Parts: sequence; C-alpha cells; structure tokens
Amino acid sequence: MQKQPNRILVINPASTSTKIGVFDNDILIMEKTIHHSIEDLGEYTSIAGQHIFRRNSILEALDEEGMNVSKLAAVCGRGGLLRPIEGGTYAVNDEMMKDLRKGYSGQHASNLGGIIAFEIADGLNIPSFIVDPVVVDEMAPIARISGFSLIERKSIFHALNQKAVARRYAKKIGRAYEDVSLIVAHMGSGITIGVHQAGRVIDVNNGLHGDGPFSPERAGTVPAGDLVELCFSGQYSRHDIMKKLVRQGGLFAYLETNDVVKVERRISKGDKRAELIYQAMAYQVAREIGAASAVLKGRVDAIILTGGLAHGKGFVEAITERVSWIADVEIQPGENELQALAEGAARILNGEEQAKTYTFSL
Ligand SMILES: Nc1ncnc2c1ncn2[C@@H]1O[C@H](COP(=O)(O)OP(=O)(O)O)[C@@H](O)[C@H]1O
Ligand SMILES: CCCC(=O)OP(=O)(O)O
Repeated sequence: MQKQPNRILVINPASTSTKIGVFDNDILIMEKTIHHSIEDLGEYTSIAGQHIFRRNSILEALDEEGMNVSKLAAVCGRGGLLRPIEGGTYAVNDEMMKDLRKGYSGQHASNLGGIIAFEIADGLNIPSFIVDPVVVDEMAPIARISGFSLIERKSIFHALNQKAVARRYAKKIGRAYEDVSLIVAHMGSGITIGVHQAGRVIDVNNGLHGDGPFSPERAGTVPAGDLVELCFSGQYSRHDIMKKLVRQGGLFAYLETNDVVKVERRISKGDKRAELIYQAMAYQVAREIGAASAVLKGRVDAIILTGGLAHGKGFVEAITERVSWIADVEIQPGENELQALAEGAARILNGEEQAKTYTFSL
C-alpha cells in the first residue's frame, strides 16, 4: 500500500500580512496571503502580542479553504530573532519560545512564526519546527571583526530564501550545495548579500540594523562619526534614530515610499531624483557583491539576485552591468519561503535529517 504523504502547514509572518501554505511533503496544495490592516495590528504594543490574533486568522483561513487541521502531520514557521545558530531545521521547544516571545535579538514579524507553529501543533499533538531563521550564523571568525573592538559584526539575514535559492541553483547545475561558491543577494524590504562557501554563509551583512547596501527600508552602512553626532545632537530620541535606520531609512527616507514599482513609475515620468536614488541603491548592491567576490578570492560559481526587487528589470540590469565580469548572474525573482519551510520540515518527517535542538542552558 502507498504511504500517505505528510501534510504540513507552513506559516510566514511579515509586517502586515501572514503567508500560509499547506503542503503534502514538498508539494503545495494550498497557499494564501492573509492581509492585516494597520488598525488591527495597531491594537498590539508588541509583535509577540499579535500571536492570538494572527493564529485565529490562520485557522479561519484554513477553515474557509476546507482544510482539516486534524490531518496535519506538522506545523512549520519562519523563525525569528533568536540567539545566533547554525542553519537547519529546529524543533520548537520551551527555550526557543521564551526567546521568540522576548525577541532575544530584536523585534521582527518572523518571531511569530515559531510561536504560532508551536501553539497550533501543540493543540494537535504534532511536532512544530522552524527552518533557517534570520539569525543563522555561520560567519568565519575573520568576518566578525568590525574594526570597533566593542562591536562585533552580526549575521542577520534572509537565511531561509538565500539557502533555498543556493541549494536550487546547485541542484540545477548538478552539484551539491556544499560544493559550490555563490554570492546571493536577497533584495526585499531589507537587502542582504551572503557569501556561500562549502554549504555555509561565511560572510553576510546584518540587513536589519547593521550594515550593507541601503534598501527600500534600511539605511545600511552609514558614516559612523556623523551618526554619532546626530544621536547626541538632542534633536532625536533613540526611537527616532532606530526608525530612520530600520523601517523608514534608505529609499523611504529619500522618496517617501518603500515601493520600488512606484519609484520606477516616477522615473519613467522623468523624476530625476527618484532615478538617482534608485541607481544609488543598485550601485551599493553591486559594490557589496564586489566585496563578496574578494572574500571568495574571485572563485565564484555564480551570483544570484533574488527577492522582490529582482522582478525589477531596470534594477537587475543596473547591478548586472557592474558585476557580470565576476561570474554568471542568475535571476530568481521573489522568494520561495513557504516552499523552503515545507522542504525543511519534510526532510525531518521523512527521516532524511534529524531536527536540531535549540539549547543554551549549558
Ligand atoms: N515587479 C517589480 N518590479 C520592481 N520592484 C518590485 C516588483 N515587485 C515587487 N517589487 C519591490 O520589491 C520590494 C519588496 O520585496 P519583498 O521581497 O516582497 O519584500 P519583503 O522583504 O518585505 O518580503 C518592494 O520595494 C516592491 O516594490
Ligand atoms: C534581515 C533579516 C530580515 C529582513 O530584513 O527582512 P525584510 O526584508 O522582510 O524586512
């Protein structure tokens, strides 16, 4: 008799929406984006506080789609700003729940992924997982040195999509992920450029509140001395400065939108300032890719451009003309995070891998 496939619910919470998918192993059978209004989310003072509201929205959506939750074999969520850990699939445990609720390394909607996965799975007596959270840290010791001895460089990036596209590219060329050297640029609300070598991301910018190119929302690397002067000018609170660095920095600060489609429309109507800022963002991405190629001593199998901005033809061209001398440029627009979550959970349920344990009590 043929074995029943494992049915997996996957959950990817973003700032104003929750994307869900139901898979039989790694085959998608249902996908939905649940949009949350600013008014609905505005009722909560913290991201973790939104868990019941978002969980109920997910259960309602599953019900509307005729999905019977009692058939689920596991629930898998995108995880969150935990302590730094190596890549892989982790079982959600109490220690992880504590750190997700607190936002150990900061606040991001992905903190809700593991929390909601655990809550739904616990009620059904099935396992819950997270896969390649944003705190995956495989950085080489040399990459951690910032040059300011009180601050270490941190690995906070789009690990889930970066690893998924890198694995997919390796498979396409008939090699193992562990055998290729790649530069992956994930370009969404934040932009992260990862150096993938021997199956590990040995260097990457902290795309949340660290360094790297500016992005639709993030300021990226800023001149340090000038930033210090602003912080102590008395004009801005800590909250104001963080907002200007993380959510309302970069493109948003210059053009009052984080939507690159709108910016492209403005450029096509002759808006020269919009054109300059758009080109500057592409220039900074290309510059970071150049730096990443030096990490690999020029031995780069491919450069992969992915994330929402990789849909933008002009943006991709502006980067490609500066970096195509390094290696082939492969475009994988958008993100396949739901698929990557399902594949990570399926590898455990099918016995191909063992779930890793999140523990720091030693
Ligand atoms: N077809 C497109 N052309 C250019 N930019 C696009 C296109 N589609 C989406 N984008 C831009 O991609 C960015 C969002 O990327 P996305 O990967 O969805 O972000 P997030 O990190 O929030 O998941 C937005 O600035 C959006 O305007
Ligand atoms: C860098 C970690 C995650 C991140 O930046 O996500 P968004 O692009 O969705 O803001």
